[in-house]
This record gives sequence, structure tokens and C-alpha cells, in this order.
Amino acid sequence: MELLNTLTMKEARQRVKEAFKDFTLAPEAVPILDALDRIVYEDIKSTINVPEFNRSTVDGYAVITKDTFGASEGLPSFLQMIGEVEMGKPTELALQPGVCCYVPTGGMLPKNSDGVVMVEYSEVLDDDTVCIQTSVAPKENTLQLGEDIAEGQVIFKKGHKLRPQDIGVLAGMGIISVKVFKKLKLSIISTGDEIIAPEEKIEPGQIRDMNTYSLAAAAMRDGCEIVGKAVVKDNLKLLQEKLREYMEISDIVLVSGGSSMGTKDVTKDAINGLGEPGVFIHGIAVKPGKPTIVGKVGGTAVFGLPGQPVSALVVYQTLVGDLIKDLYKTDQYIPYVLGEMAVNIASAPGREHYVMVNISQEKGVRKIYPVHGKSGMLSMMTKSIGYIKIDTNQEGLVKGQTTEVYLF
Ligand SMILES: Nc1nc2c(c(=O)[nH]1)N[C@H]1C(S)=C(S)[C@@H](COP(=O)(O)OP(=O)(O)OC[C@H]3O[C@@H](n4cnc5c(N)ncnc54)[C@H](O)[C@@H]3O)O[C@H]1N2
Ligand code: MOO
Repeated sequence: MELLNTLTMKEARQRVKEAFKDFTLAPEAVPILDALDRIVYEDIKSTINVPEFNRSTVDGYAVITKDTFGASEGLPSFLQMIGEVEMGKPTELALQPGVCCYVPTGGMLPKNSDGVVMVEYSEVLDDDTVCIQTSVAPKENTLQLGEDIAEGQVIFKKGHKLRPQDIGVLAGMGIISVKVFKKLKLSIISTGDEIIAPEEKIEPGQIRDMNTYSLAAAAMRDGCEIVGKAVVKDNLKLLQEKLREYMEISDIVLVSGGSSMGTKDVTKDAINGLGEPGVFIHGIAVKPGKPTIVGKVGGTAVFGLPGQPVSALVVYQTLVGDLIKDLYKTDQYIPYVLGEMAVNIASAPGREHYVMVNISQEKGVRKIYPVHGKSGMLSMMTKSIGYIKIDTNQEGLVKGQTTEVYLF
């Protein structure tokens, strides 16, 4: 009798990480507007100061702040106005004690000025005199040279995933093209005599292919380029042919279905027949997703994901997604929120158990409710906001227990 040799998810992740530790991914330069969600290839240092000059953050009067100390509406300071700074232009103006000049928001501070009084706290008495009705502290209402980004500062580390604010900062530093990791190339083979493409007419006993699409979408969201997708019958030769073709063009191949112990479950043999080292994991102590297969042929990672649609996507998220982050040398952080269990939940003994959940806000408390269903019901995931994890050694979770909800 052949039983699945089950590792913990933690052990499986470590083995996968170890197996692909020498993997390298080349860089490419892309225009910053195409760089959203891409992963920075090497540390990026700023070659300039942002801002490149001391500037005002309000419309008002540039002053030497000492001249305003103690000023108030009842006891104002009177300063001599020596001119106006023009927006977008350098200024030759220089302040001496007792003088000020007008500066617009974003305008350059004149020499010797270390703060700005907002116009609301001033009154123009005549062409030469302004009455200052408040005191400002040094640097108040200003952005100093290099205060946003200092020259030489590492602003993005290797492995950082670029977000909209990052794209703006690159533009602010005058960088219009950025070196990022090339996209990982990933392909998907859905196996099963019963599987048909979504656009085909369905016959009794057949099932429309969901896994190719959910897995492709998940991989695209993780920054992969989908270079191949196909449905293949449960046939060793056909699967091997397709695998060979896709391994040539991919860094990662996902095979959905055929991972279990049935006579037609040929994924493991197909991978092993293609080269060394072959399958190094078959079976992980998780629910759902126990029959998962992981192999390596040449430099390509091949995952045999369980055919059940929920199992396939959960294993993708907990294992494949983890490898992808690792290959991109990016942060392993999965966003989660904390909530309180609304009910007791029993767990699968001896397995790390992933339970789909929803959150309801009740009297200011985030209550977590399980979404029930079987691993063949993908809508269970569409009805859920995320999942909770019950550790192998935990018997379950009790009502009121604070729990992390990992968000989809
Ligand atoms: N004797 C045993 N039987 C099973 C075990 C076991 O340990 N011993 N494990 C069960 C578990 S758990 C799972 S999960 C499944 C995994 O089976 P396979 O990976 O071999 O997947 P299939 O049998 O091919 O398919 C399972 C199920 O999912 C449907 N499916 C498959 N591909 C797709 C697709 N692309 N889109 C939508 N639906 C798909 C398929 O029609 C089946 O209904 O094995 C258990 N059995
Ligand atoms: O554990 Mo299997 O992966 O449900 O459904």
C-alpha cells in the first residue's frame, strides 16, 4: 500500500526554498509607468535631494523666525517687506533681521529665511510693512533641502514591490526607467478526461475548466507572465509531451489534477519521467490540499496541485505564491486583519487546516464566521473575504478567540 508521505507546510516550504535557492532571474529596464507592482532588482539610491531647494509649504511671508517669537494678534511684530518670490524661479532675495518677503506655496525661500508665516496671520499695513500676528518655529511651514529624500539615501531596496507612491517618488528623483526583475514565466496544464474549456458545449459528466483561470489570475497578480495554458487528458504520454513543451519556456509549471492515488493520477510519473531530480514532495499535511506534488526538472519548478478547485487555489496561495516571492527576493508578508471567532470551529487532526471565512462588524468588533463548503465548491472562496489557519497541533478554535484572517 502506498500512502502519501506528509510533510508539514512549513517543512514543504523549506524544501521548496532549498531546491530553488540557486535560481536566478535576470533584470530588465522598464519605463516607470509600466513598473507598477514590479519587483526592484537592485537597491535604488537617490542621486539628488528632494526638494532640491528649501521651499515654503504655505502662501505667506518668509521670515527669520526669531523675528516672530512672542508675536500675537494683540502684540504683533512689524516687519519690512522687501519683495516677492516668484513661483518656479530662483530668488536673489536675502533676509536681514527685521525684514520679510512674500512667498507662494512651493516657492523658494530667500536666503537666511528659516520659516514662513501664513497670510492668515498677517496684515499688510502699507507697501513696505507687514504686521505678523503669530510666532513660527524654525522650519515651520517649510520643506527643507533633502527633507523628503536625501541625496545618497537608499530609497528602495532590492525586492521591493513598486506601488503608486513609489512610482511618483521615482519621477520626483528624475528616474524615468527602472531596473526590475523580469517576470517569472509560468504555465498551467489542467488534466482530466472530464475537463472542457469554458466556451465549449458541456456534455453529461463533463466539467468546465476553472483551475486554469483561477490559477492564471492568481499568478498574474503575483507578477508572473502566463506563457502557456492547456487542458490535457489523463494520459501519461500526452501529459509528458505538454510538460516537456512548457518546461522549455517556463520557470514554473502548474499541473492541476491527477495528484492523488487513482489509476489515472499520472502527474507524479509524468514529472519523474522527464528528468532529475524529479518529484521531491508528494503529500503535505494540510486541509485542503493533502495530495500536493512538487518536483524539479532541470531548473523548472513543477507543482502538481490537487484538482479540487478550492484545494488547487489554496495550495497555490500557501505554497506556490511563497516560492514566487522567494524567487523575486521580495517580502513574505501576507496581509491579514485580526478578528474574534464568532463560533467554535473544529479542525482536521494532524493537518494544518485552512478555513474560508467572512467578517461581520458587530458593535465595533470584527467577528469571524466560517464559510462552509467542500473543496469542490469554488464559490466557497468567492463568498469569503479570506481564510484562517488552524495549526496542526490545535484542536480547533473557540468562540471569542482572537484570530488572524489572511485576506484574498
Ligand atoms: N484514495 C484517495 N482518494 C483521494 C485522496 C486520497 O488521499 N486518497 N485525496 C482526495 C483529495 S483530498 C483530493 S483534493 C483529490 C485530488 O485529486 P486529483 O488531484 O487527482 O484531482 P482530480 O481527481 O483530477 O480532480 C478532483 C476533482 O476536481 C475536479 N477538477 C479537476 N480539474 C479541474 C479544473 N481544471 N477545473 C474544475 N474542476 C476540476 C475534478 O473534476 C474532480 O471532481 O483526490 C481525493 N481522492
Ligand atoms: O484535501 Mo483535498 O485537497 O480536499 O480536497
